Amino acid sequence: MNRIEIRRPDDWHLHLRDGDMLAAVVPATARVFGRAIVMPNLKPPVRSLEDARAYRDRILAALPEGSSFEPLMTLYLTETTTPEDIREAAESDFVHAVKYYPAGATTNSDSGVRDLERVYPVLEAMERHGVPLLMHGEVTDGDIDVFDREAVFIERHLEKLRPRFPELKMVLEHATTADAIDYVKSAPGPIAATITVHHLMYNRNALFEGGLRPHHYCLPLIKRERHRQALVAAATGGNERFFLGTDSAPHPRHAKESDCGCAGIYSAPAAIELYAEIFEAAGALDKLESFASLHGPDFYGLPHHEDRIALEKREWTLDAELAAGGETIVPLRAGASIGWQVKD
Ligand SMILES: NC(=O)N[C@@H](CC(=O)O)C(=O)O
Ligand SMILES: [Zn+2]
Ligand SMILES: [Zn+2]
Repeated sequence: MNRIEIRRPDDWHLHLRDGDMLAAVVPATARVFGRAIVMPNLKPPVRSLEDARAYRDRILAALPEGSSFEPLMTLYLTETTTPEDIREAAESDFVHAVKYYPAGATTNSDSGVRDLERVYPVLEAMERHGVPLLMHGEVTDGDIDVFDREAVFIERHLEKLRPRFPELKMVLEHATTADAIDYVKSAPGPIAATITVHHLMYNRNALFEGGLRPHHYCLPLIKRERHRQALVAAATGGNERFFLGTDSAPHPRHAKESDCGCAGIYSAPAAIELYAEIFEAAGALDKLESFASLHGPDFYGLPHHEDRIALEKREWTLDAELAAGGETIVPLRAGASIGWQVKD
């Protein structure tokens, strides 16, 4: 197959940042994706309906002229979030979910939750109002190996939360392990997982290929090959519980290439093209549309897009770095060739 058409896709996990960085990165997503779930881990985080409204306005103002891209906003769950915050958010037409970060787990997560039981009243309100809980599913305990953080989160927390809030919509964000895939496939109640393109492309050798590779460092970490294969099977398998979420997370080059480098991979400039490569290699290009364009809206209760995009099998080379305000960002597959291209 040299050309495919799919309904316009959405990105169900995206970091757009703010200010100059926002202006630099939002066009890459808006060129292809119709909507995106925008993560709230700004500094300070997006906690209230008013924060979300103001951030949404800044995103809309940064969009290229004529773009119909729709940012779907999220609130950052803290131990001071109230059931009233949830009711307000549910009544708005632009907040679509609440994001749980364990305190200290990832970039800008200091305000995250330390004790899940303290937010149970908020989770009850979310369950009642139909607001999905999006989870950065990792524990942060110092005695747990960093490669096991997701599996232990599932065992210690998710397996308790799922039956405690049977109607709560849950998304295990950026699933990275076979454990996550198995759990999400068989768990009762409304649950799904997003899968990034970098976790489909690489196993953990990519972190150390010929030397330390900061541009392959993200959280949750990329895992062993058997986990990558489980993710590919899930993404390409047609199961409605799995859908596209890039977790595109730009950081300036100097913040990644540092003695304490930031976690996050900037994949937006070639995201759908790289997913197409993976689906092609798996012999499953016919499943790309359901993963990228149908399962996500179905889970969130939103309509499918009516228009389509076309992808053609044609080599092109992504820039080695991209300008962002006064900074540069190194995207995923920087300076390398990509096998599929979106036709304008
Ligand atoms: N994925 C990452 O490695 N980083 C994300 C945060 C996150 O999604 O955990 C970021 O905001 O930079
Ligand atoms: Zn995360
Ligand atoms: Zn993320």
